[in-house]
Amino acid sequence: MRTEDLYSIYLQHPVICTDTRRITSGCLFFALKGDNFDGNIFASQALDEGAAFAVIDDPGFVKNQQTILVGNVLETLQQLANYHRRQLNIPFVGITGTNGKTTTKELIKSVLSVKYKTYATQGNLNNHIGVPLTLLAIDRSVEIAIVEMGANHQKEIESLCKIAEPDLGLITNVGKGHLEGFGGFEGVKKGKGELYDFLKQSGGRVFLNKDSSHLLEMAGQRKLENVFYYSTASDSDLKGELIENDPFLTIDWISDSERHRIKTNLTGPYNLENILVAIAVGRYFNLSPDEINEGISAYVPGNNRSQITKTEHNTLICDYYNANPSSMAAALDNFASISAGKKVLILGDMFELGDESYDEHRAIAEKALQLDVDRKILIGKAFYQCKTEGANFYESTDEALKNIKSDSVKGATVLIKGSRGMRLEKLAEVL
Ligand SMILES: CC(=O)N[C@H]1[C@@H](OP(=O)(O)OP(=O)(O)OC[C@H]2O[C@@H](n3ccc(=O)[nH]c3=O)[C@H](O)[C@@H]2O)O[C@H](CO)[C@@H](O)[C@@H]1O[C@H](C)C(=O)N[C@@H](C)C(=O)N[C@H](CCC(=O)N[C@@H](CCC[C@@H](N)C(=O)O)C(=O)O)C(=O)O
Ligand SMILES: Nc1ncnc2c1ncn2[C@@H]1O[C@H](COP(=O)(O)OP(=O)(O)OP(=O)(O)O)[C@@H](O)[C@H]1O
Ligand SMILES: C[C@@H](N)C(=O)N[C@H](C)C(=O)O
Repeated sequence: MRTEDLYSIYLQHPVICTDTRRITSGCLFFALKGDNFDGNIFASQALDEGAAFAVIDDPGFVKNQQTILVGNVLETLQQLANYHRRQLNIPFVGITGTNGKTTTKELIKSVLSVKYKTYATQGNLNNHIGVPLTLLAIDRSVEIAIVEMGANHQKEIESLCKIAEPDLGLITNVGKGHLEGFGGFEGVKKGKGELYDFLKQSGGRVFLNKDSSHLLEMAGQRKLENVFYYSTASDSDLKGELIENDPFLTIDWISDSERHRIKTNLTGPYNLENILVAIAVGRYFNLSPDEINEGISAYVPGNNRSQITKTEHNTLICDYYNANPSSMAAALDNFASISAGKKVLILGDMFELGDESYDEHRAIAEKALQLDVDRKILIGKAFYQCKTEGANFYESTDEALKNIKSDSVKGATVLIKGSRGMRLEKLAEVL
């Protein structure tokens, strides 16, 4: 079926489902293949449960007129998403980077929503499936779209850019994340730089953090011209200053020689750059300083991304949505700087670091051991290989859980950070 014809069907049924566990009546079911299942086998069930059509790529599962047979379901989904994107005459903001994509995306959404009907990626549906689903969820009432693009290997951002075709974009930062798939830090710069390549070619605007020598170098290599600079230095289009971090950030921002102050719900100086670029995008779309401040103050982080939670016994900084050497180092610096009577540090392994895993875990363990905190707990097989005096090391989260249950933590500010797969939320439940 031609993309135009499938698009006519989509316009009648503009809700996409990829999972029979979440079918909605009248949706278009796309039968994707994954690590565990071949979606084709669910096509018939999807139709029985109310899907209007099922898009499949295995002729063995054709059922009736409601099954649409294509060559490759994933590619069809991506082509349909790009076709839809091209019908939408609105600005698309693309976001990638090692750390802070989701936070930045939510901050930009919060700012732009003060003035415009804004649609942004839900959660972090940011990959080869998530980006098409994001685009196909944008309806005609939307005035600005924000698309988060994630990657763990080369050419992924290039491919997502071809689907989403952003008009403006930013790389939050480049750091030591997903080193295994990218092939080291230089590989991260190359892979994330694919967004700059796209915007250079299309003439799109780049928002660039001038404090990052890596991003400046990447922009210089590509001779980017259409750039809005933000940073903590004066020679930028937008300057930011950190006023307080106790534990929430208060910042000043200076633009057009005017100074504005905002109290935020975010902790950690690393969030300054996330906030600044949201202000920069707000300025670009002509929001007033009051509108921008309203949007920034309204954003409260969730989903264990530097989320501050008070329990009966402790104050927790829940930061176990993900972890890599760059975000770990930033979290440790922040923990060192905040004032608290008693501090407990709990770190879990960082995943997807490949050959650099041992060295990176050792470097973070050494940094942690130097911190002036009351108790240090390092968890996971990789940290365990760095076992030394000065901290408690456990091979698994369950072993650490037993220890914390028998020797409880009370009256402390506790930083808990590690990769998603470490399931550190189990510890938060007993703290
Ligand atoms: C393909 C798919 O969508 N899978 C989702 C599914 O997984 P499950 O294990 O159940 O099965 P399969 O994948 O094998 O299933 C194939 C299809 O069959 C459907 N199905 C299955 C059972 C059933 O009873 N009925 C069915 O219809 C099934 O839905 C499939 O369509 O369910 C899981 C639980 O809900 C989902 O987690 C799984 O989703 C996968 C992981 C996915 O890619 N989802 C995207 C929409 C997405 O954007 N997910 C984001 C996470 C993105 C991410 O990790 N980003 C990285 C960077 C990108 C790296 C990239 N190279 C990559 O590999 O992804 C980052 O660091 O940010 C999210 O969920 O938050
Ligand atoms: N600018 C930053 N610099 C360093 N670390 C950051 C920055 N912003 C956020 N982080 C860290 O990264 C964690 C995850 O934040 P966020 O979800 O916004 O990142 P992400 O890039 O979207 O991650 P993912 O790709 O896994 O979705 C935060 O809880 C915090 O520890
Ligand atoms: C959760 C996923 N987006 C991610 O960032 N994974 C890394 C490896 C992590 O969990 O730290």
